[in-house]
Amino acid sequence: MTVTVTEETAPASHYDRIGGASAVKAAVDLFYDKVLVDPELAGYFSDVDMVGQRRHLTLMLTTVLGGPDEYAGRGLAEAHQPLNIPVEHYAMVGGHLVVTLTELGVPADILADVQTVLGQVQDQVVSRGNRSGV
Ligand code: HEM
Repeated sequence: MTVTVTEETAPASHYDRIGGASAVKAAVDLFYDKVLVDPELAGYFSDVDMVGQRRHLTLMLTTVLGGPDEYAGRGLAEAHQPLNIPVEHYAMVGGHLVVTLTELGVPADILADVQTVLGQVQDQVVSRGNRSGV
């Protein structure tokens, strides 16, 4: 028997399960309101234009949800090491993301995977000089 992988049989990515691009856009709006009004975090984005800010949050969400990898810009380390981000600020952004997704009713298994990805990319984003134990 030949098994054909179709949209029905292929496991849906988290990105698809939460509703794809339109759901990510809704999540970005909510996430934006949290990150950019957080006095500890807003400063990172003060010199970044509005379009750049939304683009950042969309890329971040798409990455952690395993969405389509259409990004062809700078690598995560290259983009973030000059920003000197301490681990505490990384954790705060991750916290805002998890709260955003929880408020939008994203299922627990997806949230668990989001937290795994946040752990995996942390070393690229957090400043090499700010890592505990390094
Ligand atoms: C999972 C974690 C993260 C991912 C996947 C991510 C993704 C990205 C990407 C792909 C870029 C490059 C954009 C470009 O070159 O055009 C970028 C830039 C940037 N990131 Fe992140 N980021 C993460 C965490 C953070 C955190 C924790 C902060 C601040 C506390 C931050 C602040 C910035 C800023 C200020 C820029 C430059 C913005 C711009 O030029 O658009 N990022 N990020």
